[in-house]
Amino acid sequence: MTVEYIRYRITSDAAAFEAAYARAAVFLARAPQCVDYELSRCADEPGVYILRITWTSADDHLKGFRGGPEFPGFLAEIRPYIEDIDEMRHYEPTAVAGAGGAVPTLYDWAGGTPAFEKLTERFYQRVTGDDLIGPLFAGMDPAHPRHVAMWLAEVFGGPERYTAERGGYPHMLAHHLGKAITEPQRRRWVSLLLDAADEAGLPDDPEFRAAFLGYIEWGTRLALANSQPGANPPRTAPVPHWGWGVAPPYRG
Ligand code: HEM
Repeated sequence: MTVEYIRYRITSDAAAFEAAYARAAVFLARAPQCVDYELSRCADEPGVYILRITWTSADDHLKGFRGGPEFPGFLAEIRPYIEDIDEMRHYEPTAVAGAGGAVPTLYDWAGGTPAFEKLTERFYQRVTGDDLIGPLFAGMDPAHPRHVAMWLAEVFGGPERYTAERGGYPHMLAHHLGKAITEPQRRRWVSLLLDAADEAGLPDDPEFRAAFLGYIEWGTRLALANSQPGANPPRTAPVPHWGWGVAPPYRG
C-alpha cells in the first residue's frame, strides 16, 4: 500500500477545479489499483487543495494505472491543473496509526471487563448443559469462562491481557486444533452466546450488536476450519482487533 499526496495551489476558478476532480474521480473509482481517494480543501488558504490517493502499490500506480484503460479519461479532466501542482509524491505508511478517542472501543461501549466476564459466565452455564456442544467442554478448566472473557476484551479494544497472561493467539489456536467442530456445533455456540448476551445485558443497540456478531461469525467460522483434521492454520499471529466497521455508535 502506498499513499500519494498531490498538493495543488489553484490559481483559476476553484469550483471548476472541484467539478473537474468529481469527473476525474469516476476513473479512480473504477481502477483496481486505487484503494481510496479524497480531495480536501484548505480551510486556511483559498485555492489550496490536497488530493490523497491510496494505491495498492507504487508500481501498481505507475505501471498498472498509468498504463491502464482508466488513465486517459482521468488525465483529460485534470490536465488543465498540472501547472498548479506544488507537490506530488508517494508516502509509505508507518506503524504510527490508530483511531482517536472520539469513538469509544467496543470494549468500553460494552461495559469493560465486568461485562465480558458476565457474558462468558452466563454463556458457559448454557454450554455445559447443552446436548450438542456440552460434551466438547466436559473437561473444561473452571477458569475457562474468564479466559475467554479476557480474549474477547482484547479483541474488542480492551487491555491486552490474553496476550500478556495466556499466551495470545497461539494458545487459543491450540485449544481448537483437532476438535473437529461441526457446523451445527458452531451454530449452537453462536446461538448460545447471543442468548447469553441478552441475559447478561450487553448493549443491544443495532450498531454494537452488528459489530459484535460480525466478530463472532468470523471467529467461529475460523475456529471450525482450524479444528478440522489436517487443518494447517498459521501457528502465530496477533490477537485480532475488531472495531465498529461501517456503523459507528449512534449517540443521538
Ligand atoms: C469467536 C469464536 C471463538 C472464540 C473467541 C473462542 C475462544 C477460545 C479461547 C480463548 C479458548 C482458550 C481459553 C483458555 O485460554 O483457557 C478456547 C478454547 C476452546 N474452545 Fe473456543 N472459541 C471460539 C469458538 C469456538 C467454537 C465454535 C467451539 C466449539 C463449538 C469452541 C470450542 C472450544 C473448546 C472445546 C475449547 C477448550 C475448552 C477446554 O477444555 O478448556 N470454540 N476458545
